[in-house]
Amino acid sequence: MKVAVLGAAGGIGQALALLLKLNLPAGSKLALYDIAPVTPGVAADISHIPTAVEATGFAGEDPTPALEGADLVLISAGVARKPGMDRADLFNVNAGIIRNLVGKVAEVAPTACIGVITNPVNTTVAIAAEVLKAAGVYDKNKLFGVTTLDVIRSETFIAEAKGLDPAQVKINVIGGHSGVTILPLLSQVEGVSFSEDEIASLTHRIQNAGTEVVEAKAGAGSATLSMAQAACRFGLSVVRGLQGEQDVIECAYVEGAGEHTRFFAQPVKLGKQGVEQILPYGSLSEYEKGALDGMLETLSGDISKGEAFVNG
Ligand SMILES: NC(=O)c1ccc[n+]([C@@H]2O[C@H](COP(=O)([O-])OP(=O)(O)OC[C@H]3O[C@@H](n4cnc5c(N)ncnc54)[C@H](O)[C@@H]3O)[C@@H](O)[C@H]2O)c1
Ligand SMILES: O=C(O)C[C@H](O)C(=O)O
Repeated sequence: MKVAVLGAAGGIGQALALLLKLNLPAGSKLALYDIAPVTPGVAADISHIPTAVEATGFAGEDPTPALEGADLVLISAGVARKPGMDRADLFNVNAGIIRNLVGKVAEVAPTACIGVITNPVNTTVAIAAEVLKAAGVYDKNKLFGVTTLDVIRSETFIAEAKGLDPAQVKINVIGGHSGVTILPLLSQVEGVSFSEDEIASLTHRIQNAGTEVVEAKAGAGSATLSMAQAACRFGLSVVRGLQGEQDVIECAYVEGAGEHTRFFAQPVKLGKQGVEQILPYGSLSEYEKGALDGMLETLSGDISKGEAFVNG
């Protein structure tokens, strides 16, 4: 299995590279790419860790050597938020970065699964899809917006609120990855119940957790370490599915049947070809139904913006 990380010299990229070096199955290859000249050094650095994962690093304008033969490409290349910004404010810079990098993936590794981390995810995934489509290689089962950070945050905050072991908390987070489009399905968490106030405050915290980190980092960026853990969990799940493991399930922002919007974060079963099955996310409480209705205009606007960026 070969995993490529694009944006590998960044805050997420370096931590993700470390986690993948430690956790990918023995015999895997890990290729790191970033425009930053330090990238071969990042690969040299982690290659001294004694695991059976071979790390290589590439810098400069061309990601081709990192992409050759890749089964999974995780993309965190791009700029991050500073206090006062929304994720949508990153569009001007990151849209072009995603268009160019995914264009290269289409050319060099057209059958790879792609996990887009770069914000605004609601929009960058639509850009990626349209670039792949224009290149004639779009497979909706192989393109993912990585929303796992919303899931791990929900697990953590629920466990904190209820005095539980976070490893035992399971939750689906549906919709998208920004503000009101992030909808944790608290009504479905097994073994706990929440008051209306708890639901409102936990939902608000999960939806604004990215901003919590951006403000705490005071201008030095957004979540990197928790995101790296989230991307590692997601990436390892994709790899387990590709290797034929059964019943590997994660929430991710994918193109499904389009019941709500073209792309929608929901639980998916991962398999040898990427998404094997889109799973039902279960019944919603009245609060969640209202939140779902309330997010759709924002989410479809975010998606249209990405489609229009590529198609004009
Ligand atoms: N999906 C999520 O849940 C989630 C969570 C956290 C951050 N993010 C997003 O991830 C992105 C990266 O965040 P970060 O904190 O790692 O930022 P960072 O600035 O630390 O790293 C970004 C890296 O991208 C590289 N880069 C820029 N343009 C590139 C290009 N064309 N090709 C290759 N590499 C390029 C930079 O050199 C840098 O090393 C941001 O857009 C951020 O908003 C998403
Ligand atoms: O909030 C951000 O800008 C980064 C990321 O999307 C997050 O949720 O932490």
